[in-house]
Amino acid sequence: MADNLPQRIALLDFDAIQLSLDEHGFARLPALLNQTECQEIIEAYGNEELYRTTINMARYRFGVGEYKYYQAPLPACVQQLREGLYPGLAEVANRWLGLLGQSAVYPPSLSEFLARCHAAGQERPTPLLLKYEEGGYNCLHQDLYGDVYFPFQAVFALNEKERDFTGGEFLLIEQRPRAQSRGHVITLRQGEGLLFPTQHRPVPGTRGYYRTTLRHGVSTVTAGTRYSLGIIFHDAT
Ligand SMILES: O=C(O)CCC(=O)C(=O)O
Ligand SMILES: [Fe+2]
Repeated sequence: MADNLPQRIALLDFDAIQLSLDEHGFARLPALLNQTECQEIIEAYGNEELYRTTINMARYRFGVGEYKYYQAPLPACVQQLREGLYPGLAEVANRWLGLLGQSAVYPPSLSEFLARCHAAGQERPTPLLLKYEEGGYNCLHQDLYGDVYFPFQAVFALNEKERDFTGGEFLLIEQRPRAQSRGHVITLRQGEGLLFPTQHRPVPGTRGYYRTTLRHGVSTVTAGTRYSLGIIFHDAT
């Protein structure tokens, strides 16, 4: 493993990632975060000055668990993931728009994209740290926080299924127009990530591409505590 995170991101096989996104709608990432980095993120869960907002999921009927949105400036590794994953995803996002007959709208760098969010009044950072204890779960949802949104997001597993918790699989459900929905269950090992669509993806049909709608969530944690790191690219109002 390269010793710093930007290097590890630069070494990703983005051609394979693009192929997987095109074919399946999602792409697994190798362990970009090492065990020490995962541990440091988890240990900082109680370090309140790092976060702007804490959400008790049950209060909003989002599920059972808790998450915290990081405050600016983001911790270095969170900023590096957000900045480093954005450009390749923006290319796919623009290409996907083309498949649906729309023009490219996503600028090449995260800073340009965030400038657009900020101009639209979306100024609060959205990367988040999630914690689910036994009985915890996350209902199927989409992470949209205003008119400006980026069509991909990433999630990273910070601890290890079967060692630290059981259950708690990542769920991705694809709703096809006028057809039954399809579900994917994705289990990540500690430090591994997943790229997936925030809202839609193009799928080839008999008369060109059509859009399916995606929602994600987490199945019930049956024992232990599960931690994950969510990287959402658009900021929130
Ligand atoms: O905990 C998870 O794996 C899912 C978190 C989530 O909903 C997100 O990152 O947007
Ligand atoms: Fe989410």
